[in-house]
Amino acid sequence: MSTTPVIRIEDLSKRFVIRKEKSLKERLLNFGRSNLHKEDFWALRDVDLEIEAGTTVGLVGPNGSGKSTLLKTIGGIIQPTTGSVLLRGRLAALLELGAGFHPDLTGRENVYLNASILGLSRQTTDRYFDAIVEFSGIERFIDTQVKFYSSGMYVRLAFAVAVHVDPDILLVDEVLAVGDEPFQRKCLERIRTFQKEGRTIILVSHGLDQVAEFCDRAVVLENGRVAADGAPEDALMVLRADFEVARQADLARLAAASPQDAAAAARFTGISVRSDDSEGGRPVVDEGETITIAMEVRSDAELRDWSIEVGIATPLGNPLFVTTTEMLGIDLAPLQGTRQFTLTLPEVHLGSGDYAVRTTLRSGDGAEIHYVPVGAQFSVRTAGSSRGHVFMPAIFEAH
Ligand SMILES: Nc1ncnc2c1ncn2[C@@H]1O[C@H](COP(=O)(O)OP(=O)(O)OP(=O)(O)O)[C@@H](O)[C@H]1O
Repeated sequence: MSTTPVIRIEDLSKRFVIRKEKSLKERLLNFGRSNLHKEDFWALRDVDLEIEAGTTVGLVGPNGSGKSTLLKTIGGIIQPTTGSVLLRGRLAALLELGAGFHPDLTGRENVYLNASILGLSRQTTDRYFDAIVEFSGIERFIDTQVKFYSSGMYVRLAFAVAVHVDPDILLVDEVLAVGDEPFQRKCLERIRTFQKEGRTIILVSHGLDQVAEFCDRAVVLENGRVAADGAPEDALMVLRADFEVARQADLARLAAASPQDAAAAARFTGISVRSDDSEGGRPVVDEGETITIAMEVRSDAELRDWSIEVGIATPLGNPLFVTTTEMLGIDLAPLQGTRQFTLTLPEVHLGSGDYAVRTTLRSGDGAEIHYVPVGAQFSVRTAGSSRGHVFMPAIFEAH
C-alpha cells in the first residue's frame, strides 16, 4: 500500500450565516428594518487532515458536529470559507439524498448525467449501464422520473453509479442507512472490495461498531473541530467518553431542576484498578494474575436495597465480563455517607490489550442510579501465544 496523501485538507473552516427571527422587543426597537438578524456560525474550524491512498477513514461525532459539511467540502459541493482541499484522483460521492440527481429526469437519464459529471464518456457509461442497473436492483423503475423514487431507491441507484465509475476516492455519508438490510450488506461488501483494490474511502457513520470494523482510522469531530484522530479504538474511546460527559451533564441539568434529588443521589466518587505493575500510569496485569477494582460510593440520603454491578469492556465498549453483588450473593447494607468497596478478580484470563472497567449502581428494582462506562482502565500482558480478548493456553502437536 502506498503512503501518498490523496486528500490534503489545510486549515479548513466553514462559516454559515444563520438568519434568526428577532424577538418582539428587538422588532419594536428596530422598527422598519428586517425581522431577521444574522449570526455567524462556524460549522468547521481549523481542520487539518492528510489522508493516505488506500485508507478507509470513519468520520464520527455528535449530531451537528460538522461531518456532512466536511464531506461536502471535500466533495466540492460547498466552498470553504478559509483553507483548502487538495484531491488527487477521481472522486465519487454519496452525500445528501438526491444530491447529484435531477428530480425531473428518469433514473436512466440521471445515470448518464451523473457519470458524465464524474468524467465518464457516453460510450464508457453505455458499457457500465447494465451493471449499474443490476447492482441497484431497480430495473423496473429505471425509466421513471426519480422524483417518484423512495429514499431507498434513490440511494440504490446513487450507490450503484458511485461504485461503477472507477473512483479513486469514495465519500459516503450516512445515506446508506436508508437502504434495506440486504442492500446495505451488498454495499458493505462492495466497500470491502474497494478497500482491497487500494481505493480511499471516507465514511460518515453513527454506527461506531461499523467504523471500528471497517475503518483503518477514525476522525472525531466536535463543534467543527477535530477532537481525536487515530486508530479507531483510540478515537472512538474519546468520542464515547465525551458522549458520557454530555450524558452526565444532561443528568446534572435534570437533577438541578430538583436539587433535593440531586443532593440525595447516590454515586461513585472514585474507581480505580490496583495491580502490582503499571506502565505509563496505567495498571498492567499479567494474564493469570490478580487485579482489584476499588470503588468509593457516596449517598447523602440513606440508600436501602441497592446493588453494585462491575463490568470489563473492550476499548470500544463491548462488554466482556459482568458481575453484580446480587449474583455474588451479597446484600449491601444501607448506605449513608461514603464507603469503599473492592472487587478482586484473582485470575485474569484476558488476552493482551487494554480494557475498561464500567460500574453501575442500581436500586432494588434494577433501575440505574449511576453508571460510569469508563471508571478506570488497565492493560493485560500475555506470553503472546494468541490474539483476542480471551486468553486460553494453547498446545499444538504434530501426530
Ligand atoms: N447550509 C447551512 N446553513 C446554515 N447552517 C448549516 C448549513 N449546513 C449545516 N449547517 C449547520 O452546521 C452544523 C454542522 O452540520 P453538519 O450537517 O455538518 O453536521 P453533522 O455532523 O453531519 O450532523 P449529523 O450527525 O446530525 O448529520 C449544524 O449546526 C448545522 O445546523
